[in-house]
Amino acid sequence: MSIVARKWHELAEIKDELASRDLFPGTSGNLSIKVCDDPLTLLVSASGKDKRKRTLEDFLLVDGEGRAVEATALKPSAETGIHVEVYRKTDAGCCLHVHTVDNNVVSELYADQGAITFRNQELIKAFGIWEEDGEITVPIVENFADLRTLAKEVGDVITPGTKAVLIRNHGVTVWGKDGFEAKKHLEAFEFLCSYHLKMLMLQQSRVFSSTPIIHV
Ligand SMILES: CSC[C@@H](O)[C@@H](O)C(=O)COP(=O)(O)O
Ligand SMILES: [Zn+2]
Repeated sequence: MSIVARKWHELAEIKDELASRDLFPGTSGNLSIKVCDDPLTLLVSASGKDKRKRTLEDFLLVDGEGRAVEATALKPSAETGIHVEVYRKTDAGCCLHVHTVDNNVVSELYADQGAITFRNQELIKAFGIWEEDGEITVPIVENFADLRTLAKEVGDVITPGTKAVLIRNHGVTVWGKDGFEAKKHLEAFEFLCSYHLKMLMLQQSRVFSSTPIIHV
């Protein structure tokens, strides 16, 4: 099996699994996997597809400028530029983008602070953070309509420790060294968002008045 066929299969499996959990509502979301470092080449999802279906037109090969490598009628994801930024700035091998209600609400709540920090949660270890008081900070950028600007903004907030970037009222882009790690990071991130919001709601409603306040 060629490397492209292997990577295609890996990405298709991830897409199927995330789709089965309804993580691509309304054709939102996109995925990519790196095929070659030099020159940068990736398989990225085609734009506007129903990601619950598996077809031969789900992905296409693009270069480090986000342009199709081979002649095709397919359009790369509108957010391919974000994926390219991630591969340029990190050692990522796979990059996933999903819109969920939880990640959108968190992005809106913390947008003015420019980031959210999660603490006191076992699942922080899923990001390879094993310290006693480990924490993870996820930057939040504005949702620029101009996708070049958006891609640049995402690239600009990526530092060596960054594992994900939230886009305000849009979604999260998260990555890992391979598909397994990218999916692990995505699942852990969504868990942290969900826990955080539930805790905030309980604190607000005073149902759980002894709950220690979440410090962000
Ligand atoms: C159809 S709503 C979502 C899109 O605007 C976009 O944010 C998205 O995630 C999917 O775009 P796509 O071009 O299909 O990869
Ligand atoms: Zn999106």
